[in-house]
Amino acid sequence: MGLLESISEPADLRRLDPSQLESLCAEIRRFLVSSVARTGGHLGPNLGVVELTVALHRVFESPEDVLLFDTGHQSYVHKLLTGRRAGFERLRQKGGLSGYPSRAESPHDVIENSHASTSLSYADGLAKAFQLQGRTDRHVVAVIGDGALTGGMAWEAMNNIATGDRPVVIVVNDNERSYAPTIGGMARHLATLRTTSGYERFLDWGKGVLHRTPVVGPPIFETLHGMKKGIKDIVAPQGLFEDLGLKYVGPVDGHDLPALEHALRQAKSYGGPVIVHAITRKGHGYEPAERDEADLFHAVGVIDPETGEPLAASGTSWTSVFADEMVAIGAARDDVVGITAAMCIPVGLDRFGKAFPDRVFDVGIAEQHAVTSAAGMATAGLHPVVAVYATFLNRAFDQVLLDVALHRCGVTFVLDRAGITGDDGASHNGMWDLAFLQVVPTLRIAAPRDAETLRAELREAVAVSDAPTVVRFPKGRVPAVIPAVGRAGGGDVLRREGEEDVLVVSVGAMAELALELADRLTAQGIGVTVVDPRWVKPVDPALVPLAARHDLVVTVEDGIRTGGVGGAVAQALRDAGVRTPLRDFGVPAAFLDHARPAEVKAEIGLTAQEISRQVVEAVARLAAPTEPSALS
Ligand SMILES: Cc1ncc(C[n+]2csc(CCOP(=O)(O)OP(=O)(O)O)c2C)c(N)n1
Ligand SMILES: CC(=O)[C@@H](O)[C@H](O)COP(=O)(O)O
Ligand SMILES: [Mg+2]
Repeated sequence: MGLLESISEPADLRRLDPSQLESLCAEIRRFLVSSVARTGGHLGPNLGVVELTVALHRVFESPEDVLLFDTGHQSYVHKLLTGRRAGFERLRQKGGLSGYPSRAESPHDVIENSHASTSLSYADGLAKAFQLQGRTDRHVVAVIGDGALTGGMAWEAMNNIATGDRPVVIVVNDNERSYAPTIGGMARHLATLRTTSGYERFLDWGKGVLHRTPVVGPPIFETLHGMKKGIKDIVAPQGLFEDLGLKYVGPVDGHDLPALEHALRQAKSYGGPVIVHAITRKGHGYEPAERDEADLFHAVGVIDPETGEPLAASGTSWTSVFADEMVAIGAARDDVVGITAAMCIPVGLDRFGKAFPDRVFDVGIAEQHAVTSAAGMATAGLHPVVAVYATFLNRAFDQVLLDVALHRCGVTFVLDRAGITGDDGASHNGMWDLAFLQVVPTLRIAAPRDAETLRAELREAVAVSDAPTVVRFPKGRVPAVIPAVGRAGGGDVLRREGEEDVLVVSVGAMAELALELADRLTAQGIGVTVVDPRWVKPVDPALVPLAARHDLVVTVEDGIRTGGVGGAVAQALRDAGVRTPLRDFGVPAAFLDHARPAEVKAEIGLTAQEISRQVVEAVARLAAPTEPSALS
């Protein structure tokens, strides 16, 4: 039996002899490669934290001490060491292990939200609570990546943590990467600290030599130690962290277990806020990841474990169509610039960046800054395209509302991964944007249904200079063309068959479902018109008379029903005094467990089969003779 199988809880790890740890780490690495190659997942980030996570669980006693993982994509080793090895067979699958910490899975897990830069705020809150409860013996440890450290929340939290005397240990997992190399002053500062590792070695050397020097040695060391600041300034620039009031320990080799344990024990014994700066390598120990220029296997699909080559064909993605169209737009419009929040390749701005290197800006994991800096650019006459995953725009709502829309800035937001993304769990579904953006005055939303409408609607969006525009599309393969058979209601008619019984308003990528729904309804003798409005906000007034001519309106969208497009259409009908009943189908305002997108949609009834069942029922009810009302 391997060592890993002997560990069902962290106490088992702490009982291991230090001489066994190196082989344990090698076993964990082999397990990660073979297992994640079969399921897909965040292979690179987890290969980079094997020694760090082992050391954390040997020095701190989870769950009494609280271990927090920022973003959580690098928590696979933590899961292996807390008794969940068997669950990896179904990682990120329906009913299987989540790809992020999950309170339902283990008392060792706290942060389920996969949005970056939150861990230090959790840490500050937990530490304050423990202090009030008289439990300052409970350490709070937050593992935060160099990328997540570029997020504003992390600095808001550090500002608070630094003023306290609470035992918060911040472990900076510095692998110099988000997906790509981490940008900005923070990255530069970490690099400075990395290169001043001589400072620590100089101190350790001094301690060793002077302590061995009889009589005068120790007092000299104490004097030197007292002059530490002076030495540091000679050997290392004064740390930003220490300027804030945080003790700084490091930099320490994040793959050297004894050094890590030593540094973490130092931090644990300090009893106040302290930073441990660990230098790691994403993808460490797996050659295909180590040589992957793009993102060191940040997130992989099913791959050949020997070569690292992807085994699943993906086809043309929505992202790829956006990427190409941005290059074409950039060639025609030199005022168009691209902004990414540390995800240049994943959001498809890399081709634009290659073509126009000085017109793409990676701001780090800083969506709020991305949005308001775009307002600044637009104010100066540029047309910024802010490309983010839909779910990550959540945290920049105020910036969209009051920094962009209030000033009628011509900014285009391209929201990739809109709708149900599934595998990455509740915090990654791009299901909120259609609702929370409904309330933003002047802002317009386009939801393309295929590659052709994506290209057209992107061009239309960047042509708007006096209001914010949004173009949103899902993850994965894009249909080349879903043809229109005419125009009506201000949109494209995708199907017109039989009488005007049911009008289906199809939002964006729901077109394929809407057409299958039409097939099912016409098979039941129900006449259907399917219309794709293309621009779903504001509701086109021409939709109202079209709706008025039908017996029932059905809206389908891959966003939450609460406050979604369906609600906006219903309001437009009400405001016009049109009494045609409307049934809106979408995503419930709920936190949806991880599963394949199709499994999640089946679970919530967002399928043509389920919707047609309910629509047929509704049509039958409308056709049934009404009972003479007691009032008549
Ligand atoms: C708010 C937010 N924006 C973007 C992302 C997408 N994302 C996931 S992991 C990652 C990079 C994180 O880099 P780092 O914190 O250094 O962790 P590492 O992967 O290097 O371990 C990004 C940008 C996210 N999870 N949250
Ligand atoms: C952790 C994170 O936010 C991303 O890495 C997430 O896994 C998105 O993955 P896709 O790019 O495959 O949608
Ligand atoms: Mg990193």
